[in-house]
Amino acid sequence: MIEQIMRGYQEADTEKCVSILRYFNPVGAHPSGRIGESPNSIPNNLMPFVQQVAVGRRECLSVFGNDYNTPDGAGVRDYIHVDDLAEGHICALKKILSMEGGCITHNLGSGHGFSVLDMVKAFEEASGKPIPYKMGDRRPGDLATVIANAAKAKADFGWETKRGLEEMCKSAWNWQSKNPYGYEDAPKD
Ligand SMILES: O=c1ccn([C@@H]2O[C@H](COP(=O)(O)OP(=O)(O)O[C@H]3O[C@H](CO)[C@@H](O)[C@H](O)[C@H]3O)[C@@H](O)[C@H]2O)c(=O)[nH]1
Repeated sequence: MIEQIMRGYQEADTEKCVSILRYFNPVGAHPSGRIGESPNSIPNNLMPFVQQVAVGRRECLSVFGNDYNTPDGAGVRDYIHVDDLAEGHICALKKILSMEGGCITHNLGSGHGFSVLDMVKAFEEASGKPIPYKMGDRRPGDLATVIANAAKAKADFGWETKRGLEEMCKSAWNWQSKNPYGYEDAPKD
């Protein structure tokens, strides 16, 4: 829907330059450990929830479905380090600054998929903390597998992801362990 709005905006004024970037699953944090994800209330997304289990704020992860048609039955996604995502934006901005009108669309992902259980294991290794989990029902609306084809970003910008799963998990743990409550104060009890 937003893509249609962006294209319509550009078509209405053809001198405008528009870049549409399709994020896959951004995770990780800035290497300083000072900038990271700080969701309000209970995280909806997998990795913030896993991080809060590791840091002791939540007891147990629910794995939303283990009967998908995937190698281990859990959902598979294309996780991308936020710094790779940021670099993708810089490439896109440079490109549209050189254009004289038009709309470009690119997928920003790694092209590789990892399951929920792959992510749990990688985060346990990065943090040295156990992540207790239990199998739960599928979440309505979820797909089994979502993986980017990022060939266009590589062809047009020379962009591809540089940071792997270990760096995603280590940087996220660096942030979460230094800031257990994110940008919020610890609850007073
Ligand atoms: O507590 C949790 C949270 C998630 N998952 C699973 O982990 C994977 C990743 O989930 P999540 O981090 O929520 O990402 P997506 O399911 O890929 O959802 C993203 O992509 C959707 C469709 O593009 C958007 O609607 C969402 O806002 C966006 O977060 C999926 O298999 C989920 O079923 C769990 O097992 N337990």
